[in-house]
Amino acid sequence: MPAQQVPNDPLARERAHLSSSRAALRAMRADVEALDIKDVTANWVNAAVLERQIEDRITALADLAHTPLFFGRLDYVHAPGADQAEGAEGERFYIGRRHVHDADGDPMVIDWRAPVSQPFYRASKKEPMDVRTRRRFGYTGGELTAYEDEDLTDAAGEERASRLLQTEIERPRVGPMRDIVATIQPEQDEIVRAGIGGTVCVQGAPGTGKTAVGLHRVAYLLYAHRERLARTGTLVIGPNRSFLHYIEQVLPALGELNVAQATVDDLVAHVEVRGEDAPAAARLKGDARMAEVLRRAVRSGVTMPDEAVVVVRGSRRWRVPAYEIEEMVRELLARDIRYGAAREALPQRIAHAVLVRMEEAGEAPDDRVQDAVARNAAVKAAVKSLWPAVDPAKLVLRLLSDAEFLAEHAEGVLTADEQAEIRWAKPTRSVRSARWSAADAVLIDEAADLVARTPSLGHVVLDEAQDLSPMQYRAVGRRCTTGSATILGDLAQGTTPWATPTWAEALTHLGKPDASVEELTQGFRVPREVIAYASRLLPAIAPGLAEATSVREAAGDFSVREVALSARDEAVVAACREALEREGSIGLIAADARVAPLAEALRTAALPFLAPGEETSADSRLTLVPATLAKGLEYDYVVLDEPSELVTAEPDERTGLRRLYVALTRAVSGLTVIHAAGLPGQLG
Ligand SMILES: Nc1ncnc2c1ncn2[C@@H]1O[C@H](COP(=O)(O)OP(=O)(O)OP(=O)(O)O)[C@@H](O)[C@H]1O
Repeated sequence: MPAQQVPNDPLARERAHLSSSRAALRAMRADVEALDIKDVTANWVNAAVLERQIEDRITALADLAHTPLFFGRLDYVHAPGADQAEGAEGERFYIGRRHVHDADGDPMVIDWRAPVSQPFYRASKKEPMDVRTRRRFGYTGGELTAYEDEDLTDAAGEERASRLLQTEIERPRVGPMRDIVATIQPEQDEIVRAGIGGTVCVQGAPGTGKTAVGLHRVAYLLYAHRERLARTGTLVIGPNRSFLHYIEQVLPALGELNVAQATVDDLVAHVEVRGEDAPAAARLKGDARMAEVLRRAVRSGVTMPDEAVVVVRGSRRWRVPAYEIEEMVRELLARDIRYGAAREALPQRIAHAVLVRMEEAGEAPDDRVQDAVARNAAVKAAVKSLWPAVDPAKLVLRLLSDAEFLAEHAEGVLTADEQAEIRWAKPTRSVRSARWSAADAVLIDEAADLVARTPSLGHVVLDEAQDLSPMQYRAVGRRCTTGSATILGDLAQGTTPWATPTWAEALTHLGKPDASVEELTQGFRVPREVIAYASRLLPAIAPGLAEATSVREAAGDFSVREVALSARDEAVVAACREALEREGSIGLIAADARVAPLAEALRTAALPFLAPGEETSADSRLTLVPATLAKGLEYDYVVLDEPSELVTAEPDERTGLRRLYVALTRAVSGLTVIHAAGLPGQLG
């Protein structure tokens, strides 16, 4: 822009920078679109790969009308090195969701993950990090409408809460989860930018931003270690499909399109799960002792030879005596290698012994001869009987249906009662016809890993981690043995009977005992009065955990209404109607068994509603949420139906109260509790 056209008004100047940055982004996108790959790729495979990369890049460069290109500006005292600033020079940097440069390649917007952006999140008057002024921008419907400056040079000055930050936190919620790049808090930023080498475990009360932090951490690691993670892969694990659906747009909005998402069940989907375990059986099957039972069972088919192996080649016979083969088998058993790898090594060992004999007899066999001997029918037959192939699903099937087989391998590990508990009532013949449970699938995964090593990813984020069984932790842990992990959770929200009592225990099962455990304490979701009410449950569900604070200024609406049983559904519908008069999303949370009658009541009242995971929009704002799916989600207003039913629906009281705690902490602006039965005593 020519100098004489530069507006004087600072806001107008910032708008001008915004529009030229957008123009630059469009030009970057046009450049990528115009790329002709015909000349640079030798074959169609390369072309396909490249084309996909280009398409991803085009998508990543989209100018999204409602996600502003930059949200902050840093004015440094001294110019930081260009290596810190994506090649930019100077003292002023605009911070945004992605890097934007002009036609000369000079940066106009710096990626929030670049080192030079870090003070935007961390600098304070006490520690200004060489920043003179931090500017935050406010947007309304994609228009830049406000800015707010903080002078960091005045160390004695008071730190003042940012209005724009507060507005962002208090905004009503609709639709899926959004990114928080503009407002990441210092305690969150430390976790987001923690090094890739170590595993971080985050304990945090409801609404402290654990999920948000985990997703931003993935985005950060992809920026800082792009090549390495492109090779090794990243994965986000969440509790269920509707939750994954709720969070799935956060990373693409940050330009990251290649992060896989899965539930733990997805990871171990070796068989179709159609059965369900009683709580006691599920708990035992998830117990880490099962790993030892499986380890023994997998190797139980290995036997010692009672005869020599004789290999006939041409006119000669080569004989490897039984005692020598036994030595090989014993040595392989003693080594810390996978069952399948040892099974592949054994024929080579036998062949080697044959080769030694050939050499002694004056022959000069080479590697090809060794391979041929290893494939010889006599060797194959010996290996088949000494070290039989193991099918993981068949092995688990046998353990669960053959009492004697289980007793043999569970001896000293599981009591007779425990063995009886996990055994199937009706023995099943085939893997396909078995009614596998979710816990069985995890056992198969463990067995599969004993046979052949599970490939490891570069980084794994595990959300709602408190709910996993020890065997599930092991399943996740073996997917990041050579990488690192971010473990997110809240011990107070553990709603499985096997939920972990401590993070140290969970981390040990994950194989990451040295991970650092951090705590997030500032709550961004739940209004003060509501979190105080929910926290009455803490002594019963997680003694020792601190109550979360709420950074929301608005006190929030909170009411508890007692009604006659006959008027309960009507009262719930009325509360939903009231909530619908306001802005934002509404969640009606109820015990799973109450979902059908409430759905009927809503239909009768002609109130349209969605299921969790279906996207709320301005026209469709009410979701009917079974309590077992509420975890991790949030709604502007929550209507909670009959708390005591949430509690009694669970196998034990503590789990029930934890389920209730989860349901009580989903609200952003207001909560209405409707009950006809008495409230659980712990609520006072
Ligand atoms: N720094 C922040 N700025 C603005 N909003 C934030 C910030 N941190 C978190 N939030 C918002 O607070 C809400 C709760 O965050 P999130 O779901 O990540 O919390 P959580 O700790 O995972 O909660 P839960 O334990 O209930 O699953 C989300 O709407 C999130 O966007």
